[in-house]
Amino acid sequence: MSTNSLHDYTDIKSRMNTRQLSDDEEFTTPPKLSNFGSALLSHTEKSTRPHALPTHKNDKIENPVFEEMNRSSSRSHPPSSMGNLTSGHTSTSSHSTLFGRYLRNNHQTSMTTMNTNDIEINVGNSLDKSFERIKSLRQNMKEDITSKYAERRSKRFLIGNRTTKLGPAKRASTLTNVFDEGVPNSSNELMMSDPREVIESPLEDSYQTGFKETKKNMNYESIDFGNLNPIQYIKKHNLPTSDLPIISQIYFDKQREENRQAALRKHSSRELLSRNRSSTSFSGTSLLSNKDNSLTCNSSSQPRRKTSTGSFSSKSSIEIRKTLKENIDTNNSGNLNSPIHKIHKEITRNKDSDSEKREVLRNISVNANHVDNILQQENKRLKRSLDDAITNENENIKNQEVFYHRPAPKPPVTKKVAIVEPAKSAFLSSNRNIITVNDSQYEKIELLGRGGSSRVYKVKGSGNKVYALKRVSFDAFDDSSVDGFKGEIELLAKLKDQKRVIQLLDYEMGDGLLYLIMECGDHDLSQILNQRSNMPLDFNFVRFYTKEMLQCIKVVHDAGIVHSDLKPANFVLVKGILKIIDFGIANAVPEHTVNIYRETQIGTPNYMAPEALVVMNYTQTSNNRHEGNKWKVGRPSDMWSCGCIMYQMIYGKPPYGTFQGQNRLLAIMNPDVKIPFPEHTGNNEKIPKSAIELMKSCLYRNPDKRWTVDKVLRSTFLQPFMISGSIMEDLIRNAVRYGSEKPQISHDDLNDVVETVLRKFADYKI
Ligand SMILES: Nc1ncnc2c1ncn2[C@@H]1O[C@H](COP(=O)(O)OP(=O)(O)OP(=O)(O)O)[C@@H](O)[C@H]1O
Repeated sequence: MSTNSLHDYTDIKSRMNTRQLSDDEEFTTPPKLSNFGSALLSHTEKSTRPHALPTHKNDKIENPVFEEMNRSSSRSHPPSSMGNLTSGHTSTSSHSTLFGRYLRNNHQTSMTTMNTNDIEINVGNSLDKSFERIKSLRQNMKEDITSKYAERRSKRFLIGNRTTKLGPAKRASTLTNVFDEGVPNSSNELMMSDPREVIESPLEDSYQTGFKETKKNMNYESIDFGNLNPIQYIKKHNLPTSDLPIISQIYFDKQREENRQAALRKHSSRELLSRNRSSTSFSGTSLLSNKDNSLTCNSSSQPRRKTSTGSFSSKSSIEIRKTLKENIDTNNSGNLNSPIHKIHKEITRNKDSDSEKREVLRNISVNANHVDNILQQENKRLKRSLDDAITNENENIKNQEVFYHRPAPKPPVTKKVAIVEPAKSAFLSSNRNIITVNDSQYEKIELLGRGGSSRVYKVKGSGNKVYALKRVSFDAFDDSSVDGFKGEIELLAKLKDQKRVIQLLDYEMGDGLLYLIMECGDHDLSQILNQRSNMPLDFNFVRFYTKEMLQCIKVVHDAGIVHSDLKPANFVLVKGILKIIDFGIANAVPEHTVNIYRETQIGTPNYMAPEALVVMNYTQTSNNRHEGNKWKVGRPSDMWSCGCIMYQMIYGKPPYGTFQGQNRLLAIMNPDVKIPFPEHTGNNEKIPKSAIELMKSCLYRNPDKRWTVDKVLRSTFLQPFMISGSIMEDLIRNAVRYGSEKPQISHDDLNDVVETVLRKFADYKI
């Protein structure tokens, strides 16, 4: 053999050695030339087993490469280099035993120790004979390799963690099907008297032919695993490992059944549990002091979560709570920075601050019942956090059971704390749509509207109750803004029991942000007017909403408050009742920051009284120029706004709506610009005189002449009377008689007569 050939051979061999180590799955077919080196090694391993000795000594060499080797070896005579050929390819004698054993048979201890004389004796004498032997060895190796890898695969299948998932590589689907079928729709499906009846061969035939058969004969109920998992069970009862798939199947079937039972039990007791929960005001201390309670709370508070599986999870909950309690009891010995400890600290802090919060909230006269609600919600939220953490822990343990087929080990305290982390992050991740106000969480549903610096969301709070959440951003360093908002909150608190004012339920003011939680309206009046803009004028509609509006304003005025920012968008319908929202902000803000420019962002100051604009002008320019201005913003300003809204309802636009931009402001302030009151609408609909009279009474430029809210409420337009034919008859008769007796009547007498008649009509209440 030439040196080159030998090098090639060495290369091939070393490559094959590498290949054999890295990709053994492919050696299911007889080794080709490229597999020759690995075949040598495989045979070496095989040779440790007694039946693996080569037997085919007389096979002919058919491989052309071997023939080439044969030829080249007979042409050149470097047999001594055969020693070099193998001398370095392995570090242990066992790895060199193919040639080593062959040489050992000739009293050679190993390749590393053989000398050239030995080679000459064994190789030089008859190369043909050697190659025949090699051929027979090759055949042997082929068989051995096939069986060896089949065996390895089986071992992997039995020992590896894919056992119940996949099975041996090429039999996955078969086994999966078998297992799928094994899902106990009815536990009677599986009957086996003795798990050992499983066919013991671990190879595929066992699974394909024996598995289903055996399962049919199982006594499913007879196996009691206790706390053992399938592997432990097999070890304990000295069962063959080939039983593992069957035992595992039974094990998981049993677990599924247990879970089903547990779920049923949970379901049947949920109602009772929820009753217990609702009757017990939750507090962190009670949770910790009563393990049983805490467990039931846990199960009932997670209705939509996956049910925890089997006893491991329940034990785990107890363990965690126990550990938590121990941690807290010992206080210094536990991990004070652990998430569970933090939750407990929060609970404790919450409890400590309860009285403080109550005090603060009472100071602004917010409903005391609501304060309790807020505190209860806060406690519930904390409890939910703890339950989430525990459920997460349970699921982690459950996953370990599934993948490693062993009972979840009782985790050490530190491990539990680490596992709780994902629950916390999940809690945070779900916060994207959640706004927290005073530790109560509100989930955004939709945007209801927006103002210059605010957004109002429809939100869902605890118990799925719907609220309006107003988020106002302001300059945190602008004290006047902060004071203004505080003023508004105070006004809302003052009007908290008024049915015509939107209810403020909670608020929180932070750095540049104010959150107001209010009762939620369905639509605002602006939306309603827009909706009806193309519909025929209906005076009953105008009458109804004007009255509703005035009733809201009356409540505010009776409380000594001027809204000063009335517009259709600031009235909302809450379950059919019109209520004022957002009132008082403009009034609460100091005069020099009256929100006229904020208004322009959303429209124009259509509804602002002349005096309000003049006052604003006064404060924004030189004081001297307008020193003599006597106009003040007061209740009449709100009546002006009310008149403007009514005007819009009837004519489709507010009084100065035909002016654009700055001209509108100027027109409102200019006394020479009169408001038109046509007797017909643009659609030629006749407008009742009483309606025109009422609009005029609200839109006097002089605020002192404007009607008060009470007078407007008594107006003919809003309090119309119907006259029957007989009353009309009586009326005419009396008038004729009166005229015959008194042909001349003074203006005052006429007014008296009118008053008397109207009173009588009112008394009739027709
Ligand atoms: N409690 C509520 N229920 C239903 N909708 C509301 C509620 N509060 C406000 N809205 C809606 O949000 C819109 C804006 O409300 P907001 O109180 O901010 O009015 P704004 O006066 O325009 O704001 P700003 O005073 O900042 O200009 C309202 O027009 C209304 O449609």
